[in-house]
Formats: sequence, structure tokens, C-alpha cells
Amino acid sequence: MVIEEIRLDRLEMPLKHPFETSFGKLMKRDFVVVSATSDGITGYGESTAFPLPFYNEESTETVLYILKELIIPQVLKMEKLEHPEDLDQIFQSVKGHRMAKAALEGAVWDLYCKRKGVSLSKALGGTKTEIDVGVSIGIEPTIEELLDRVGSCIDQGYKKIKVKIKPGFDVKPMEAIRERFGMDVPLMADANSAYTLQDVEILKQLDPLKLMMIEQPLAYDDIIDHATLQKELSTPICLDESIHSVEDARKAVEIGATKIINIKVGRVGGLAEAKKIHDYCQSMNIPVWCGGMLESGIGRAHNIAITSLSNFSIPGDTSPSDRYWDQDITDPEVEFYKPGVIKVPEGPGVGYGLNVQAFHDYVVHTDTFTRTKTV
Ligand SMILES: O=C(O)CCC(=O)C1=CC=C[C@@H](O)[C@@H]1C(=O)O
Ligand SMILES: [Mg+2]
Repeated sequence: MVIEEIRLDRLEMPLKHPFETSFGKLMKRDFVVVSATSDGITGYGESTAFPLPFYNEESTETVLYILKELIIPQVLKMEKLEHPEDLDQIFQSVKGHRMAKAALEGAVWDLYCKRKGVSLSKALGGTKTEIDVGVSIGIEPTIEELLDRVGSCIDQGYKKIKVKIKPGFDVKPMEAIRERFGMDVPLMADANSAYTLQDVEILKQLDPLKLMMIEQPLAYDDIIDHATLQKELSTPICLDESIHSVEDARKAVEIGATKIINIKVGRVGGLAEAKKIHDYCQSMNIPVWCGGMLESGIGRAHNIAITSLSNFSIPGDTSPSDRYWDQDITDPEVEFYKPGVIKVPEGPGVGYGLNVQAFHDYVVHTDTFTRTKTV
């Protein structure tokens, strides 16, 4: 196929509830949707970078810069793109900036699948027809409010409850959840890199709570200290921020830094790399799950497709649209079809259409690039 036009829409979508982590509070999602068109068919991808580089080095502005200046001009010169993986030749010329690459790659996967008339799930090798869904709960102002939120998520049927922790808001809230809701709730904590090895005694106090895992306790760019920490903890460590590629996954697994991996499509540079990590982990008996970045329905649809691969054996942060938005930008919105379970769409591409009206209501800026000229 030949890509004739690529559009970058910057959207601002207010979140229903502010989302607080150890690195700050988000009130709205400011992100980029990439649309890639060939022969009148358009595929969509979403950038998961945040407006500021708090989670990793990328930001909405760096994504726009890398796509506009470096990647899109090369893609629009490609004579032929047989498969989304052919983008790799271009991606190799830019180090890092994986969220920018993933946003474009996602649009090309959707386009490729729509042209072939196959679902993204099938094209990736997915085998599940439905996926179990977890929820990620931000840091709440008080333990009581956190308990209310956990209770409501359990009532809604979520299959995994993930709670954000940070120094000063860790052991007590997690103990309170266990006391109120019991030891059977599938519960985990995400620290978003907020601790160091000096905090090992605090983290050890989580062990009796039998959490499913603790996610990214140490630095966002570390694997060595995580291996040291894992030797001290019975709770399995799950790496998020530290894993950018299948090579990172291999190194982390080999040194014992992680027993579970959170695969975020954007963080690892796209669906092709996400699948490689999945396949490697499967061969090593390391379970994986799909993390979320507060995506709109477009990014969420990509996450659902990758989660249909068999080694995504732990529920992901792929909650339905109404957890985040009054109005999502896909039609239909992402919904449970039974409590805690989402059906994997069978239609071509991501299997969710665009709600054009809602989409345009959130757009704050558009750039369009065509094969012959840049507008
Ligand atoms: O519901 C979701 O999309 C998951 C939200 C979530 O947990 C996260 C979103 C953004 C950055 C991080 O704080 C984070 C995570 O680290 O997994
Ligand atoms: Mg995380």
C-alpha cells in the first residue's frame, strides 16, 4: 500500500476524575491521534505520551516534533509499505521516541488490517475472544476515599485492583484494603519509581499482604537495583517504565529483576515490539499484562487487540471508556459486555469506529501532510 495522507490531531479530553500518581496529578488528557490514509481507507493510532515528561522522557510536543519533522516526511516518500513492520527501516533512523513511533505504527496497523478485512487481534496472532479487565486507582486524598473507590470497583466486577502508592501512602492504605475487603481480592500496587533501595524495609512490610505484584518500585531507568530488591521481597516485582524493548525484557528476566512484565504498546515503540516481548516472555514463563496510559477509545482498542494474545494472562488496565470520559471518541465506546470482561472486536482493524462529532469537539489543532505537499 502507499500512504497518501497522514493527519495529526491534538486533542484535549477532560478526565471525569483527576488521576494522581507519585509523579503528579492529571486533570485532562492532552494527546495526539494519528490518521493514515491509503485508497480512501483510514487507520487510527494514538500517542500515549503525557504533556510533560513525568512518566518517561517523551511529551506531547516531542511526539509532534519527531513525527512532523523526522518520521512522516520519510513515510510519505516510501514507495511501498507491504506490512506495518516495514516502518522499522525508518524508525531505526531515530533513537528512542517510542511513543511517537507507536502512534504512527498503530495507525498503519489499523489501516493495514482494514484493507485486508481482518481484525487487528487476528493479525497480531490473538486467540482470546474476550479479555479480563483490571482497574488502576490513583492516589486518593484519604484512605477512606480510597476504600470507597476500591469497594465500588470490586462491585463493578473488575478482575484486578491496582492501587498507586508513594512514600507516606503505601503500607497503611494497602493494609486497610486487605482489612476491609479480605485477602482474596486480586490486589497490586504501582509505585511509579518512587522508592530507592534504602526503602527496602518499608517495601518488605507489603509482603504479608500477598499482593499479586509491586509495579516499578525503583528508578524508571533501572533494572540492576530491582534484581537486588527482588531478592529481599516475596512479592513479585513487575517492571513497567524500565522495559522499552524485547532486549530490555531479556536482560531484566535474566538478572531476576522482574517476574511479570507490564507491556504498554506506546512505551515499547508499537505493536510489533509488544508482540516480541509477549512471545519472549511466554517462552520464559513470565506472565504479561497490558498497562494503560489513560487512553481514549482509539488507544484502548489497540490495547484490547494485543491483550487477546494468549500470554496476557493477567488482567490489564484496559477499563471501559466511562471510567475516564463523559464521552469517548469511538463508536461504540469501550464497554463491559459482562462485569470485568470486554469482548475482543471481530471487525476489520481495531474494530471500533470513530465518533466524528465527539472527536472534533476535542480537537485543538490539526496538521495534515500529503505525499506531494505539506499543508
Ligand atoms: O487506567 C489506565 O489507563 C492506567 C493508568 C495508570 O496506571 C497509569 C497511567 C499513566 C501513568 C502511570 O501512572 C500509569 C502506570 O504507571 O501504569
Ligand atoms: Mg505503572
